[in-house]
Amino acid sequence: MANFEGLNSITLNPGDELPPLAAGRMRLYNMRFCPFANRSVLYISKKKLPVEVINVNLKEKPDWFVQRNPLGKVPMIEHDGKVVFESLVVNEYLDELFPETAILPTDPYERAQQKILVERLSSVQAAFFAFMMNKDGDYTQAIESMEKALANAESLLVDDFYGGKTTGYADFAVWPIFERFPAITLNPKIGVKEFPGAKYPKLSAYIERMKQQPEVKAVMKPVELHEKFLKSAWIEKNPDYNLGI
Ligand SMILES: N[C@@H](CCC(=O)N[C@@H](CS)C(=O)NCC(=O)O)C(=O)O
Repeated sequence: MANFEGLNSITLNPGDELPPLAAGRMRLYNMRFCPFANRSVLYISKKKLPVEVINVNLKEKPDWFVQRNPLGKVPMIEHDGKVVFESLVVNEYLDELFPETAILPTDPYERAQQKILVERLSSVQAAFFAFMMNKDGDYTQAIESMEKALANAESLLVDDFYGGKTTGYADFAVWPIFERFPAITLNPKIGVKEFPGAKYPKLSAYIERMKQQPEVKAVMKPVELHEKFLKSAWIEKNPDYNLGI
């Protein structure tokens, strides 16, 4: 099977048995097109952690998944009988478990700044979902919200990355949305050729820079796959979580 995570991943379908997890091993429960799970995939990629990845069919959640996770959402990690979910909590937990590859700064103030940035960048994510959930085909308002969110994101980028000189906690929280941008602009109904475009030169340069980072390259998916998934999930409302891959 193609391995788009840059990590060893297997896809389990309803009815498939969950392979046992050996003591000392860590597992990520993932869905390949989930932007939240992607935050943890990026973190694992950057930290080069030996984590096995199980792609879960969220349309027909297996019992073993629901039994482990009261929210029934990905990402979730499991090790030694413990489970942790919520992408940002997972990422912080991974830093605490593996401090030698910590991505969050150790200085409390710097640490807080990264978390504040995630909060302040959340309008990009909200604007993205406004496109996906648009039902009436008029994208005027969605475009306006996106322009506002992009202007805000541009103003918050004061260095090469939101993490500073190198990629950090805030970059891995927001990047999954930026990675999916080309998929929304491919929709001819939207009438937007590109985001963020020339109006936001810092952000455009940032996106190109991010694409060159080894940890991003290793787990990035082709835009056509994102487009295919977004169509199947949001337009056809019957997501094919496997997409034949
Ligand atoms: N706040 C959560 C959101 C996770 C989330 O919404 N994941 C979606 C997939 S993108 C999910 O598992 N949905 C299944 C469901 O809601 O039943 C996080 O950051 O981890």
